[in-house]
Amino acid sequence: MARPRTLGNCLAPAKLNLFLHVVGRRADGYHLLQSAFRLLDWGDRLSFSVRDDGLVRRLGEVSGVAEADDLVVRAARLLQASTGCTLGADITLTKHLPMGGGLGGGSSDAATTLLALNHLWGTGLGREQLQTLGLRLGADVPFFIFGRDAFVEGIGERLQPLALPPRWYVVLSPQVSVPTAEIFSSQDLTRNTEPLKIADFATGTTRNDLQAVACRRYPEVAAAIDWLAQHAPARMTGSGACVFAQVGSADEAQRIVASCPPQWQAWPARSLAQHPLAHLVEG
Ligand SMILES: C[C@@](CO)(OP(=O)(O)O)[C@H](O)COP(=O)(O)OP(=O)(O)OC[C@H]1O[C@@H](n2ccc(N)nc2=O)[C@H](O)[C@@H]1O
Ligand SMILES: Nc1ncnc2c1ncn2[C@@H]1O[C@H](COP(=O)(O)OP(=O)(O)O)[C@@H](O)[C@H]1O
Repeated sequence: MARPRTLGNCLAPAKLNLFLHVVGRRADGYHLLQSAFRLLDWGDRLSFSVRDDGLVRRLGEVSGVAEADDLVVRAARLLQASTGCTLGADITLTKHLPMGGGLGGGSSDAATTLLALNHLWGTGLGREQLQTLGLRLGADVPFFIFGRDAFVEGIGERLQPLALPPRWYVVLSPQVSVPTAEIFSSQDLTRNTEPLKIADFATGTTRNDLQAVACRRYPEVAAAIDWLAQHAPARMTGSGACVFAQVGSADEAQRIVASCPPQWQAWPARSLAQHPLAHLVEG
């Protein structure tokens, strides 16, 4: 059967870090983490069309990201370079996720690109090979290729599946950008949280170790947590700036979103059991 030449309207889902502990530091300065990553059913959208001339093009503008720097373009070129593939692609990216929000948008866009083009180009990499390649683009990319909720360790490369019940969330963007590097380089960051065992994750006390630093430097993040906490326990995801709360139903999520102060943006989101492109790769 002829290989398809297009894939349209592919989801690049957001993620939440249900908790995030900093448990140490590598010799190169990168921090060793433990985290529960959860996929959401909401995210960016991408479409792909194969080109025979080998060019990789992003069609349309993405505010603040030059074409050559875009993680979707970098992901496509990395896949070409590492497999010797001579095909190219036109890629349309429609952003819905706030950038630098701790929702993993750029990493998820890269993962969706690797999954889609590995299929369309017939480059035949397995899931673990794609995860290893993805790590070169960003620490969260392997998780999105893994494609299901995970207990994540190292800087993002050690993944174990987590079985979590379906849930509704409210995600709130305080409309500030929190640079990941600034939070990790803070003198005040807790870097020695006692490592958890995966079995203790559900029963133990967890937090986001980056939250205290982000709240001190960006009071808008603290204000967003305080506002959301009136409705349900609220926490920051990743290095911020977005915050989230688990709620009981779609209706409750909608009610909270509808009452969000006008200076912020909020969305209802549901957990997602599996990445919609997970079936495209073996392993
Ligand atoms: C904190 C997390 C958790 O999901 O998420 P986000 O908030 O970005 O979604 C990630 O580990 C973010 O990883 P990644 O997306 O690769 O981080 P980058 O923006 O490349 O990191 C910017 C800088 O932060 C520092 N950094 C990053 C990750 C890490 N584990 N230790 C670090 O010390 C490094 O100095 C790095 O150069
Ligand atoms: N396709 C993309 N989408 C979002 N950000 C991108 C993309 N390509 C490159 N970037 C760069 O990556 C940075 C981090 O983006 P993002 O992944 O949204 O943050 P986070 O990991 O905090 O959710 C952005 O500020 C932007 O400069």
